[in-house]
Amino acid sequence: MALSKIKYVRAFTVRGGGADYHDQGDGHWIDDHVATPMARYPDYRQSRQSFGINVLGTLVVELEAEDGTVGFAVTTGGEPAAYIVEKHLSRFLIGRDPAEYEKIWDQMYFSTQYYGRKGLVINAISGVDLALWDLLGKLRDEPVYHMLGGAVRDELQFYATGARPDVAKELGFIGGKLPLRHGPAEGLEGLHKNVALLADMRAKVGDDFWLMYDCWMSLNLDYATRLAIACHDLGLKWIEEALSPDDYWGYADLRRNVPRGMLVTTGEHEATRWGFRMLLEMECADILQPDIGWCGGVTELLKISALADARGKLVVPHGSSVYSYHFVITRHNSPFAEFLMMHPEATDVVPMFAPQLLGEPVPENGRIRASALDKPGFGVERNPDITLHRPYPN
Ligand SMILES: C[C@H](O)[C@H](O)CC(=O)C(=O)O
Ligand SMILES: [Mg+2]
Repeated sequence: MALSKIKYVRAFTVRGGGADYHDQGDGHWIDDHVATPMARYPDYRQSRQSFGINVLGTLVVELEAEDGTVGFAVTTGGEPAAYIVEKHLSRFLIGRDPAEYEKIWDQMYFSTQYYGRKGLVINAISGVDLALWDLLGKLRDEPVYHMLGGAVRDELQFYATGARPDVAKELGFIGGKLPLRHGPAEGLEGLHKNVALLADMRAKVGDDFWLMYDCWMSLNLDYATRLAIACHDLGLKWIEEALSPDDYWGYADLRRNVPRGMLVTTGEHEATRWGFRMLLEMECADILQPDIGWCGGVTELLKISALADARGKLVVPHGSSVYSYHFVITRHNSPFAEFLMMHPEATDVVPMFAPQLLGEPVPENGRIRASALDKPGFGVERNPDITLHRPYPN
């Protein structure tokens, strides 16, 4: 049965938190001397905003059907992604049935392949794909997780990413992922400080609580190996995104180098089934972490997840808020999810994409019930108090 066709495509930008979660005010833990590949330049070491981590802002994609139903999604991408959506991708959407998401994805990907494949263009495609699924759910009056096959468990369990795993433990999370603060440019002293911070957290949370380090692409193989070995006795569960996402060979070596039992994770800056196939075939990681707003959307994530499942690998999406919740609840090889603590001190639970969405569920005692997702589409609305900017009307 044909659904109401897409009549309007609109792409907006908005600043201040939300899907561009690095776009926070001064003093936020997420911008307080976090190790990055730019930290080799002292001028860009203290703050990620100093090198422009938040220049893009949030992209909001809105698709309105002939019957007035609106589906929408948010991701990172700002003005350049808005241009791509309005001026290029909209031709594959207007007049089309949203149930044709496979063909639409294919057309968006192959029509942009000559300047796309990864990064910003795939963010834009992901935003459109998520808005399509939201619209489809709203037209069918079904939550996205139903359309993905239904829940395989009753609730989602979360680990928390932020500066305070000790508080995360009190809040009921199953683990805490710390941002690594010092990279190779800060030498042995920085390495010792990284180990000391983990030791301090381990003393606070006890032996059984998961502790992980997110290295945000900032290390080299030698440093990552030494960090992993130094943190092994402190029970570091995984070392995340230690190397450049392009260094598949380095990840394969790192996996061989880390102490037995420690996991290597990566993938938040990887995209599409082809990028993840590379990570899988080169044995780069134990857990894949696609961001649903950056990897190609739900349509592509289904393929990535199936590839990973066939190889016995877990897929635990990076951040992604409701887009992750609706996916993770449907997959056996996604047994838990990430919750990014967007409170400035990481001492309280606030919605991951605050303040841009209304109705965004948050973990209580580290969990979200599947029933909290029982609303059409992704179950959230745009916050009408947030003013949007539409730079390139099609
Ligand atoms: C904390 C990390 O540096 C980054 O901001 C978020 C991230 O990579 C993650 O949540 O994973
Ligand atoms: Mg990460």
